[in-house]
Amino acid sequence: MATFAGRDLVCIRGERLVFSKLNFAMESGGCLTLIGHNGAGKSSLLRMMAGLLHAASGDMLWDDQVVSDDMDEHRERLHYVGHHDAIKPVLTVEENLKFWAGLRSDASEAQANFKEALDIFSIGHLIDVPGRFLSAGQKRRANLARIIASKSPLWLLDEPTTALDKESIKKLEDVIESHRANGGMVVLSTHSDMNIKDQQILNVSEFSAARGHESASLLAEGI
Ligand SMILES: Nc1ncnc2c1ncn2[C@@H]1O[C@H](COP(=O)(O)OP(=O)(O)OP(=O)(O)O)[C@@H](O)[C@H]1O
Repeated sequence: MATFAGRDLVCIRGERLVFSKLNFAMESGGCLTLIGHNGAGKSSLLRMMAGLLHAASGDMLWDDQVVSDDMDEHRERLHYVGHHDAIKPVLTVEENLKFWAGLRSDASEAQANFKEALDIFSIGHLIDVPGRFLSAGQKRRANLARIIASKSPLWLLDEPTTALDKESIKKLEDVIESHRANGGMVVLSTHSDMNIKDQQILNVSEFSAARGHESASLLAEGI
């Protein structure tokens, strides 16, 4: 059973204190859903979890080990799907997904994962289409298909339902449920209700600083 936790996390962006003393804890099979007002820091927290943004202070822990001690190992265990599509515009859907599928698997496993990703997100008919010609929703589906094409225990999904139709949202919910049933963890941010069982809700607004003036003093304290 793996565990993932954040301890007293402080986020400063630009000169502004976004949130402070934020804690979370989850384990294999868990889903942590981030909610909060625009600008509360949901995307920032996900980027921190992905190792793309440094915490001004505090630690993140995987199995009680500080993740920043070995960021390469941490990145190996996660998939981050952010606002910006990772789909390469000049590559076809097939080339994009095969790239991801080949990253962490041998050839036969990669081929099976690639097929599974196409099926689950219903993008088999788009395999020859270059990324630049996909609609917003198709691009989102192809981007989410990465989480199936290349297996990893921790999924970090920033507003994953954006641009998805109802059917695709249902598929995503099913994929999340089966990932969790296999011991995976999911952290996602959302402004809309998703049908997810036994989720932990973290309201980032509760840690956010409508106290922008505090950032200067925190910086002065070396945080
Ligand atoms: N690159 C950046 N440089 C400086 N400040 C930033 C940067 N990116 C975000 N911010 C600020 O950090 C704060 C938190 O932004 P973030 O995107 O994490 O919020 P959010 O909760 O995800 O918002 P939303 O619900 O609108 O997506 C905001 O005040 C935003 O203006």
